[in-house]
Amino acid sequence: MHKVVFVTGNEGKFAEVRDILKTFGIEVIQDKNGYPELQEDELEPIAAYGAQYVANKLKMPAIVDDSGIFIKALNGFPGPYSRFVEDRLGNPKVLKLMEGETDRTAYFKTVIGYCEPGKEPLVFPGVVEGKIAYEERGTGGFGYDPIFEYQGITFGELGDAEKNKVSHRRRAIDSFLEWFKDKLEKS
Ligand SMILES: O=c1[nH]c(=O)c2ncn([C@@H]3O[C@H](COP(=O)(O)OP(=O)(O)OP(=O)(O)O)[C@@H](O)[C@H]3O)c2[nH]1
Ligand SMILES: [Mg+2]
Repeated sequence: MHKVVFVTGNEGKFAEVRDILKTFGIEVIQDKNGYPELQEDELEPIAAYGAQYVANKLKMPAIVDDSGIFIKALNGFPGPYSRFVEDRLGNPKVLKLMEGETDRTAYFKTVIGYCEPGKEPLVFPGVVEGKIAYEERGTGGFGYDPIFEYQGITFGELGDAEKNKVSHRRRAIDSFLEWFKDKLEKS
């Protein structure tokens, strides 16, 4: 079985990536030691730098996942600052910021960064479009899931298996696998 190290402190991300890659015969090992996260307006350079850093540190191929929620009425906020905003404000205060906003359009984005020691990093983005709900709904998932509606149902209501079929993270992993499968076939 193929093994990949995934550097993340986020158990929700880890469980999703582990479950998705398991169905493709890839075992995911969590490393919780973190990496320096650049402060950038885009997720791609953060994931690229992080993947390169961890691959060289661990001396083995590794992936990282940098994600965020981008809310149109807030000009893309919190985007790359989603972790900070989750910790400092949380969903109730994000909903307060959205009071009176009729355009609820938002998207979730994940960028998977992959790198091998001594090589250049690769990035694989995935996006899912949805809407910011008017209240938190559902207890599944993590983070912003209870306020993110996909086709009228929040990710918190959807359940892990269903979220993993349509999520930003699933789409990023699919794009990573599209590239990675050639490697698997050769090894
Ligand atoms: O509702 C959600 N559904 C998701 O599918 C999802 N994926 C990420 N997030 C949140 O967005 C921020 C990313 O920050 P982030 O990429 O730096 O991750 P993190 O700091 O939690 O872990 P690490 O991987 O960096 O160790 C964090 O607040 C995450 O909780 C999500 N929220
Ligand atoms: Mg982080």
